[in-house]
Amino acid sequence: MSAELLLAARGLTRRYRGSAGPALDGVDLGLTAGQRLAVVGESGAGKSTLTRLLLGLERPDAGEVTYRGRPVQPGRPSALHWFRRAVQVVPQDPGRSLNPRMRAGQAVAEPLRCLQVPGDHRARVAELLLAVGLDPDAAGRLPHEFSGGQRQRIALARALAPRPQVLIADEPVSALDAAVRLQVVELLRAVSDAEGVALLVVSHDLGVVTALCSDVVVLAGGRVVESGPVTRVLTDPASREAHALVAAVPRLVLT
Ligand SMILES: Nc1ncnc2c1ncn2[C@@H]1O[C@H](COP(=O)(O)OP(=O)(O)OP(=O)(O)O)[C@@H](O)[C@H]1O
Repeated sequence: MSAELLLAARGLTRRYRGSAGPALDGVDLGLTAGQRLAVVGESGAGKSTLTRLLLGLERPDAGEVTYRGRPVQPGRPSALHWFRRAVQVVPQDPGRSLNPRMRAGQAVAEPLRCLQVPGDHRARVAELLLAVGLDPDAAGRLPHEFSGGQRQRIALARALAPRPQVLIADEPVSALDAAVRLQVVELLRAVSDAEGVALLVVSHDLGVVTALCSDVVVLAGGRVVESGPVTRVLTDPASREAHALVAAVPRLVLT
């Protein structure tokens, strides 16, 4: 039996005023339950535009995003509560995304409150802090009292709070020191396994892509130029663009 299709894009096209060509041009993409899919491409390929459209933060000029077949249309925030419960974001830089005056426990509880998730929020926060490897007393501390890697753990706990089925992570470890990148990648993989959460990961770092994802989509000039299993695309790329990305990382170790 094939896995259920969760998040899907059909013919996504986005043109910005004043730009010579479209930032995205007819992109099709599907993320199934529990799948870990990477989106790669050189700078300007359209990766961030694609994530904004997939998150319902921007309206496409053509095409549509659906979640379990239901259209995701930007509009009033409350009209998208159903979608925000199902699809959450892991930020690029938790140093910037976390409110400096909000204690970690409040930050993790905030999506539960805003999305009106029923249940004991205090207990859920304690459970989440434990799941991401933080001490229970972390709840009472402010963001500046944590290291960068610990802040990314808080951001991950916050994203996991409403029990989403999909996490979208745009460069989730690029703001971290090399030493903690691997730990956060391992944690993302572990929580995705443990909770059965699908991941859509945008990354320049093919090491991160290899460690985290099973499938990859290569974007170039706003189009999908190649897609397939990570092990195949990164060892035997069919497109010129994927070849160029792999050639730029001469000592990539594939596992
Ligand atoms: N708000 C905007 N207004 C105008 N042009 C934009 C806007 N956002 C993106 N673009 C343009 O759309 C194209 C795709 O940009 P996008 O940021 O999606 O690429 P990217 O692959 O995420 O790049 P990077 O890896 O550098 O973040 C680029 O040509 C960019 O200049």
